[in-house]
Amino acid sequence: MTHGTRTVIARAQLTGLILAGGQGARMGGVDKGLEPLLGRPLVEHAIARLAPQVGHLAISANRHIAEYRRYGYPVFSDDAGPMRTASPQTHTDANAPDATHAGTPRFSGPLAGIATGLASIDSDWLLVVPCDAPLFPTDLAARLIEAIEISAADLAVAATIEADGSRQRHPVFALIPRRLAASAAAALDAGAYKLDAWYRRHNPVEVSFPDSRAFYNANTLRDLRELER
Ligand SMILES: Nc1nc2c(ncn2[C@@H]2O[C@H](COP(=O)(O)OP(=O)(O)OP(=O)(O)O)[C@@H](O)[C@H]2O)c(=O)[nH]1
Repeated sequence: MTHGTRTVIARAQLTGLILAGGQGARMGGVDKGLEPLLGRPLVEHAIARLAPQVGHLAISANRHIAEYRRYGYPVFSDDAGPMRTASPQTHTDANAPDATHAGTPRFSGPLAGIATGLASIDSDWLLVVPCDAPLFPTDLAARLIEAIEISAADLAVAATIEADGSRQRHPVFALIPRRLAASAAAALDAGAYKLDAWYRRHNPVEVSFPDSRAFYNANTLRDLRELER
């Protein structure tokens, strides 16, 4: 909703999307969202942290769709073409969706999950988080919403300031309006899969969070064990 020139975002107009559609190559090709952390799949940790912050939830996954559906939220698979870039494990994955039409190659990266999310939701805003960073801030939605409301930005992306003073962007934590669905789809059609480059075209605002540990993400099985400590 827009009041004069000011955008106001109600929580009911926010769908949280957990990105769990990657290859997990650095974890040996596993479906990362289903990997256990302290005895519970990573996706459950993300659901627990995201659900209180949003009006609706959905999961972006490209394998083991039935397992993700068990959580009771919509599961969106990327609008995928032939599995040109998939790893051998995923070629033989019996749960992989049928991918016979030409289009975006499977496992094209997070923008593919975001594009499908934007095209699939009924609410006006999409709050994206990855499945592999279970400590993300409990005020993620509130702070990204605030940044959009007080700026003229189209979308908001999380960032942290590191100990050495450098700025680190966390592009898979973002608040994006549904009206950019066609733009995301067009970028993928053009083979422009880079999230940062797509954001730059849409007047992003970076929102600084104080604790970079909150954005720690597990890329390897060793990272996961590290998180457990
Ligand atoms: N829907 C969707 N999500 C993706 C895709 N690629 C990555 N992601 C998600 O984006 C987030 C960041 O992904 P990365 O850690 O860069 O990639 P990954 O596939 O999970 O892991 P690696 O293969 O080891 O790079 C994770 O939550 C992934 O699940 C994709 O092609 N489609």
